[in-house]
Amino acid sequence: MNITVFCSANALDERYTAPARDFGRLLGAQGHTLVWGGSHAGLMGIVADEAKAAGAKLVGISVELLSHKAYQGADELVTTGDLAERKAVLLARADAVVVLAGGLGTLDEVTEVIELKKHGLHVKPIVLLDTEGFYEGLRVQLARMEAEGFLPRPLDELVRFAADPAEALALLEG
Ligand SMILES: C/C(=C\CNc1ncnc2c1ncn2[C@@H]1O[C@H](COP(=O)(O)O)[C@@H](O)[C@H]1O)CO
Repeated sequence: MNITVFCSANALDERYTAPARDFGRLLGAQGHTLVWGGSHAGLMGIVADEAKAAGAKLVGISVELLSHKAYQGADELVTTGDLAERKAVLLARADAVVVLAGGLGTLDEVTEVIELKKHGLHVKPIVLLDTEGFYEGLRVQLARMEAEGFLPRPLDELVRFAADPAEALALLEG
């Protein structure tokens, strides 16, 4: 399975790096391909390093303005013209999407793939890895949208939350 991963480009502490390492290792060990933003920065680099070491194929989707900082060692590196095109390619190349802890870039990416799924433009599984309850605030907000009629479809059909990397990968299988 081609798994697109959105996650932080920042250097974070062990609470976030440990699950990112575990996730990358499991992804590779289970024979999946990592599709990601094509950077060595922060959690992105950790997931890529671990996935590669565990045997995963790496497909990096970079963008012109960051291409000089692209990850060295990807099996395939695609350079898109702008961030909007990159988001489209990250989704197009995915069989499923997993979201690790991240900031505004990650939030932008995950809300876009959920919104596109809401409109029926794709049916790919989207799983948020809720490390340290990082996505509890988003979960509460989405649950409120569902409860108060802001969502046209059950939230469970749009996105799932996983407590650990193994559960995140298991949820992709169905
Ligand atoms: C090499 C350095 C920074 C490179 N920065 C990025 N490279 C690739 N992809 C990025 C970068 N920054 C954001 N992204 C995308 O957004 C997500 C991470 O953003 P966040 O705000 O940190 O959550 C990630 O999924 C990428 O697709 C250091 O100089």
